[in-house]
Amino acid sequence: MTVNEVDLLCVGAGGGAYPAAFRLAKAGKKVLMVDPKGVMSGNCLYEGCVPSKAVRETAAFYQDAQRFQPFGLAGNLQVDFAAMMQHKDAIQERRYAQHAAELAAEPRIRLTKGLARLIDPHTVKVDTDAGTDTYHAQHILIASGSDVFTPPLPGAEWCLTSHDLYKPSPAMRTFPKKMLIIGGGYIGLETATFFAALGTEVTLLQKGAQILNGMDPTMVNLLLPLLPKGLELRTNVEVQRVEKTGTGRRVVWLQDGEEQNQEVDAVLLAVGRRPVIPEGAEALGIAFDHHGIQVGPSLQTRFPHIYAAGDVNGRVPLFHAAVRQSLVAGHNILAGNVPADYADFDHVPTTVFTLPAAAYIGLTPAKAPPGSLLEAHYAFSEDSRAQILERMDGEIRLFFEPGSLRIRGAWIVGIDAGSLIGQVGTAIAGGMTAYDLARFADQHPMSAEGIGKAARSIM
Ligand SMILES: Cc1cc2nc3c(=O)[nH]c(=O)nc-3n(C[C@H](O)[C@H](O)[C@H](O)COP(=O)(O)OP(=O)(O)OC[C@H]3O[C@@H](n4cnc5c(N)ncnc54)[C@H](O)[C@@H]3O)c2cc1C
Ligand SMILES: NC(=O)c1ccc[n+]([C@@H]2O[C@H](COP(=O)([O-])OP(=O)(O)OC[C@H]3O[C@@H](n4cnc5c(N)ncnc54)[C@H](O)[C@@H]3O)[C@@H](O)[C@H]2O)c1
Repeated sequence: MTVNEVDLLCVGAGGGAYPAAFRLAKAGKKVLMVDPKGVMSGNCLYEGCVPSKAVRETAAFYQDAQRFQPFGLAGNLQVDFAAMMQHKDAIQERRYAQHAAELAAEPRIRLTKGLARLIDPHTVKVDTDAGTDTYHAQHILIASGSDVFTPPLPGAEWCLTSHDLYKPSPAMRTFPKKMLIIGGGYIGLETATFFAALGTEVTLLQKGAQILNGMDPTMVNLLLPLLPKGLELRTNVEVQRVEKTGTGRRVVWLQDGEEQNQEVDAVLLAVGRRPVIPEGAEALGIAFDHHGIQVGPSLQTRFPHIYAAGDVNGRVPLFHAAVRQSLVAGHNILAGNVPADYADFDHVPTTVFTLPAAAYIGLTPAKAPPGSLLEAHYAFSEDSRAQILERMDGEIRLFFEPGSLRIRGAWIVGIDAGSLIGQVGTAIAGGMTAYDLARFADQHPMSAEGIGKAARSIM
């Protein structure tokens, strides 16, 4: 049996894996990435961030064009869903080609199409179509990500998942007139708003009392009334079953003790994701629970040379968090497995890309002791860009430590929320105060002016 030697073996080739792979390759190390997709970039490009936002932006253009009909844009726009899906597929293809070129330009990294199994703390077997290869790895980075969670719901097989909707050549090619979505988290609510904006009648069923469960309720309550018409949100629902009816689906649920049902063209099941723990991890004693592999800010497992980054550790299941964690793992490997870099799980910019979007970062009042944060507001109704766009709803809220006026967190609902929250993130990372933000005159007429204006409002 041939045993191949590598400095780093990455289980997976997504955002949790490849930044470390390239970092180590740059330092002259030999790296192997293993992924059954045989391409770089994991689920973010395959069925996550990029394809879902490709659909979002088309829906946003459609919504904007309709809103601007009284302001000089006449004509009847039609949704061509098949063409939309082709556009989504083309973006995915373009990015796969870009990633292939990046990989080809780095001879120290090899990507194998296969499934990795951990055998002992330094041995990994890789099952490929051609057989099984054995590797001795100085370091292992587990970045096997997450997968759709399917609950034991009768009729779950009649539902679509985000995988079916967003993967290349998606399962859904016909535009649904009526759609029902089970789950009011990121995927459920985002997808609900994309289809509602395109003209689908959408009903969303959420198990508990709050849509976007766990997020700041003041932010959520500001967002929900701004979502597209044609979207009905129901909370405190217990879904009983899903049935097939001719070409459609019937969903039966209980609400306030009463059985209700609805027949629709398509049902999306979006009740969460679960970590993908590679075979052999449990036998090695690598600790994990239903959130994922347990790691601290150094990303090390109980073995200092085995790391777990990205969705597989469940700490912050977002692409840019996976990228940062991957780099932290890479830096700590290069430091000899003695922690030299740490992931900050508490200050990751997060955007719910609904139409409009809601974004947040750091500490917000819902999670802080009462009275421990000083709030600053800026309403988009005052904002020149928001007025130009006829989108005056929403606001920026910044949260400061009283006394020092150091910025601790923010949330933003409305125009450009996803971009603005990153700017606040940079201010938090730089330890900036309300004074710093207030004296920086950002560009006019851009929504970023609002950050400085909010800061000035408390002076
Ligand atoms: C619909 C949807 C929309 C999303 N939108 C956003 C967004 O807008 N912004 C954002 O930040 N995040 C978004 N996310 C989350 C984002 O996709 C993930 O946080 C990100 O993909 C995590 O990267 P990762 O590398 O940890 O895992 P993944 O991207 O899941 O990659 C893990 C890879 O490991 C492979 N693998 C699994 N087991 C093995 C094994 N044993 N051997 C070898 N390979 C293995 C898998 O095939 C996969 O390719 C979205 C997710 C979904 C589903
Ligand atoms: N914009 C983004 O960054 C983005 C977008 C999409 C996905 N993601 C990532 O993907 C992950 C998974 O997203 P998701 O929306 O599947 O999960 P989620 O955990 O965000 O939300 C799932 C929701 O479903 C509800 N739920 C659970 N069981 C239910 C049931 N039986 N009936 C009705 N509702 C039920 C939960 O209460 C929860 O609100 C997210 O945690 C996030 O990390 C991020």
